[in-house]
Amino acid sequence: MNLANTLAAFPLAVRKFNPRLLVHSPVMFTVFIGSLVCTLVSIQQLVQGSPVAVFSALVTVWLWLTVLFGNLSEAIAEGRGKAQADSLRAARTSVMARRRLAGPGGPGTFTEELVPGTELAVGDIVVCEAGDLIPSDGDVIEGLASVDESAITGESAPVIRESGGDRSSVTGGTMVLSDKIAVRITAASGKTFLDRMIALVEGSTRQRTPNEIALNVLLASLTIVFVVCVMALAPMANFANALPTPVVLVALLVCLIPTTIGALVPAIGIAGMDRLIQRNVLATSGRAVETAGDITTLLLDKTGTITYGNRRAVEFGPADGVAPFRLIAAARLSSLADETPEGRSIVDLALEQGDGQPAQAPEELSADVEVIEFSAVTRMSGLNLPPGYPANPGTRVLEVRKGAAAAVERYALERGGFVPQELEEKVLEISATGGTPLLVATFDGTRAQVLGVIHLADVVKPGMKERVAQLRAMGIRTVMITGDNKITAGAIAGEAGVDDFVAEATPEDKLAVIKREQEAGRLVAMTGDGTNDAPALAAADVGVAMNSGTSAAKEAANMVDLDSDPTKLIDVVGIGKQLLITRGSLTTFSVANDVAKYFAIVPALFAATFPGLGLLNIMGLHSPESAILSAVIFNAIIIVLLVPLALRGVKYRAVSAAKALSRNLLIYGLGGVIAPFIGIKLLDLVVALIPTIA
Ligand SMILES: Nc1ncnc2c1ncn2[C@@H]1O[C@H](COP(=O)(O)OP(=O)(O)OP(=O)(O)O)[C@@H](O)[C@H]1O
Ligand SMILES: [K+]
Ligand SMILES: [Mg+2]
Repeated sequence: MNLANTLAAFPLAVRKFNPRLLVHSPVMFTVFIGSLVCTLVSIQQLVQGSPVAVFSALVTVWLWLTVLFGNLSEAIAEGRGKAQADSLRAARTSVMARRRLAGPGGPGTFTEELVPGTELAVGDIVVCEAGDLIPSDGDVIEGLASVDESAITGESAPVIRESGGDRSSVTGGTMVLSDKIAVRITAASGKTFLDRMIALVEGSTRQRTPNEIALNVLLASLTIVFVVCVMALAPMANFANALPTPVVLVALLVCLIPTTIGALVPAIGIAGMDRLIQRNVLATSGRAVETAGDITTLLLDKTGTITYGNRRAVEFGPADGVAPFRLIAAARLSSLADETPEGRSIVDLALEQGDGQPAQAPEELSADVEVIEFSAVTRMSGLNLPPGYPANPGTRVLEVRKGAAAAVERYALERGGFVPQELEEKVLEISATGGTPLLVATFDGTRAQVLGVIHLADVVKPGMKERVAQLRAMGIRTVMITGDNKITAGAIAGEAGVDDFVAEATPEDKLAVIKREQEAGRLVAMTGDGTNDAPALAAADVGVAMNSGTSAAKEAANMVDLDSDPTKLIDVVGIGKQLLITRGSLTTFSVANDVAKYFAIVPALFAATFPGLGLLNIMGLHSPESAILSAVIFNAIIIVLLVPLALRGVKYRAVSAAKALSRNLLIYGLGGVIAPFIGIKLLDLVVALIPTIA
């Protein structure tokens, strides 16, 4: 919080003097009403030339300042996102898009038209080439490109976006650096990722969280209690012929109700979201941020989350007695129509290793070939070929499949085949290194033959082990959950240092694991990137999608990590805990502060009337009026003084939440009790210099 930000926030703070906005905070609304009452009373007193008119006017001014400071704290918090929002807006410049239309030559032919990006509808297909800004969010349906996403991630290294796999989503406003892709638009104009991001950093879509609402209910109840207390004082004061005016009663009330926390609650929430954005995490739900503070289990997807996810074929391992070229040809054939990165990498490797021989299958698959697409449930992909298909002269091949070892083994067994011993061993070998083995099989109508194995290699993201250990220290159990086989999963789990893993999981299994953890009363976070993770991401208490992932995953999650770092949850948890602790600490301070204020000024108020109370006036405050005015000023100023703390957050260390809370309650409770005595005494010394406050 610097002076420039504070000044910049003033106009917004003034605009917030709107009863319809203020009513969201019962405490500040009460101050607002009190200020109105005091204004009327002061005017009347001034007109009548009452001796207490100056006192009343001064109190009234400080009451209005109390409301202003409350507005200001919120405005400052909101203003911090403004610069970022402006730079994001710059990325949202409207671009012309090349929309693809069906061509005159029938299916498979296209023409293009140029349309403004804002006119694109969901489902439109656009073509982007090197140098083009991608006009809106979408999924790559054809091709592969390197994309500069720095406009949204701030990360200058280009990323690969390609059709078919879990790295298929592109974001409007990012730039294609090389190659050409076709993109199916998934977001309507005005509803893109960038639009949501701008709304988020500006705080304009902020919704109050259940915790915030609960706190407001508590504060409202306290306010009512104090209203009753002050009303009870009124007849007593009349009787004692002291405390003459409604201004004094309002001042007393405002000092007693929890204005400090009431004023700071929005700023604390906004600042928490802001801290997440600073760490490149976009949260669409404030509730998820708070929940993150109490997470005890983290589920991580393997491919694309723990690993980079660009699984590539690195080796073909034929079975004994199978000529390498037969395996290579079959692997290639099985992948010709496989649009996944794995499938394409197999075609690439086959071309590279195919002895320079021309491929045995024509590039264009004829219409009577049936494509069996990969699914996370079947774990296989391949083709069904018509009899006499030219792919394999001399051999009769009706079906070709590749897939997870267990899936292909089942497939082969059902068709009278088996997995030779040496292939079983190769599968284990590849798995033990953390690689993914795919078996390749053909079926000639009578018997299936397993020809060999393809080794898919993937790389674990760096620093996983250390970060997982950090999560463990925070009391969070990490579980990797993957569609891959047990041994590969075990190897990667070991390399990443996670506490546990679940292998051969279908999307339903991923969801079931979440449900089971939740039923055991645990709060679960899930990080994932794939469409197969989407149901689990949606069900988790905190769902963090990798920005590299699919639109479905990003849509389902309540947070997106722009850096695609699965261990970002450490930061998210820290921020969530800090948010809760900050709110708790400042609430404690505020309430302690209010009670202490009471003891600081009440003896001074009644000292003249009840001499016995004078003895309690250990503060030696100048006069009842100066005591009240000092208390009101202190009450307003403390808000401003605590704004930096509300924005920065109370220091959070990786100790258990309960320990941190009790420690903070002590510090902020004691601080809250002591501060008013010192502050009010100092202010009283100054206020006593005002001539009419005798
Ligand atoms: N294109 C493909 N063709 C055939 N089989 C595949 C293909 N891609 C993956 N497989 C096999 O199917 C298994 C399950 O894939 P799935 O996408 O469900 O999970 P995953 O990518 O291995 O792991 P994660 O769920 O951690 O991302 C893979 O482990 C692999 O053995
Ligand atoms: K107060
Ligand atoms: Mg994945």
